[in-house]
Amino acid sequence: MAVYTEVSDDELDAFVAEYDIGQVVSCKGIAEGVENTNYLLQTDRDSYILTLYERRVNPDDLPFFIGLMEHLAARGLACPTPIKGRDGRILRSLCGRPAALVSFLKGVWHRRIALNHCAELGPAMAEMHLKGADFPLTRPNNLSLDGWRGLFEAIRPRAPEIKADLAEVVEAELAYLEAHWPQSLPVGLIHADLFPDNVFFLGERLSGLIDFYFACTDFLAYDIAICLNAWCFEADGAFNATKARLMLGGYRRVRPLSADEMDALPLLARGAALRFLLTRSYDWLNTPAGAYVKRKDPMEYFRKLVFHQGVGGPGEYGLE
Ligand SMILES: Nc1ncnc2c1ncn2[C@@H]1O[C@H](COP(=O)(O)OP(=O)(O)O)[C@@H](O)[C@H]1O
Ligand SMILES: N[C@@H](CCOP(=O)(O)O)C(=O)O
Repeated sequence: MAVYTEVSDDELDAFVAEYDIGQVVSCKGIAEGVENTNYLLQTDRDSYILTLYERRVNPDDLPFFIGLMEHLAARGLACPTPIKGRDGRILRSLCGRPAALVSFLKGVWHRRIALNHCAELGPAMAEMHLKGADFPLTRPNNLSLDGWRGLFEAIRPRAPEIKADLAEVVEAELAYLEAHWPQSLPVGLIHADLFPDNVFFLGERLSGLIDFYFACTDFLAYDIAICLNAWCFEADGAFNATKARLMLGGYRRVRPLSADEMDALPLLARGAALRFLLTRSYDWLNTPAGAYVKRKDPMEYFRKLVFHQGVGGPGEYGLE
């Protein structure tokens, strides 16, 4: 459970008094998530998610994230809508942290990914890319190429605690990606963390996307690469080309991909694997003592990285 900050009853009452959302019935820490503190807040009128933004969120980025959710929700994307207080403000402070309320989205996320989940994900991701195209704010991806070396330096001294040769493998990979990273693919608004736990389903149908707190401006195809990693590998580490084809096929029906974007996928997938290997390694080594959070396994992404290093082109994923 990711609850880094405990909110007392008095603090909660004072916070909720700023909104016209009814009386608090319950407020429970949520048994998922890694980055921020989330509570499910139930009032006598509705359910809401109360988020306190923690260490990895730069408060200067919050207007981007909040504005983006408002923008996408206003265009009909199924995603949380930020709730305004009586004073019209969305962002305020709680327990010394920036905090906001957003609407509660119905649905569940799936740990066991079935083919239809990938088929549903593709068009939803493309729809998000299209609906984000006229979002007026931009935010550089600080967890892309320019940010990886700094993260690596932060974990390097203790990298052997994760794997004896981790630092050597990452050093070589970084050098390769720095020399080969694409320069001119289509750029736009990307989610950048569209993992299964951020995609809800009601029955067979995708019901919404959450957790826009890594969203940024980057190659649209990089979002696809992140999803190839997060959705198309089996628990035993095998790549599932059928899942990848369904996801890509659904995406391309809504937003066609250029030949350059297709060709870049293996490289982008290497970068995406390195990104999550680095952040998971950092979190593995630096999770605060006593935090109620389940750390994610960096080695899962080490194995995905090694897999992509052996792929020459998108055809080798079974993609045309
Ligand atoms: N708008 C929402 N509607 C319903 N549940 C939500 C919503 N936002 C977050 N959650 C719940 O909180 C969990 C953690 O949220 P998430 O945004 O992924 O946290 P973090 O940013 O800390 O990783 C989700 O898995 C989900 O159970
Ligand atoms: N998806 C990331 C961790 C971020 O967690 P989330 O709960 O914000 O999706 C990973 O798997 O490493």
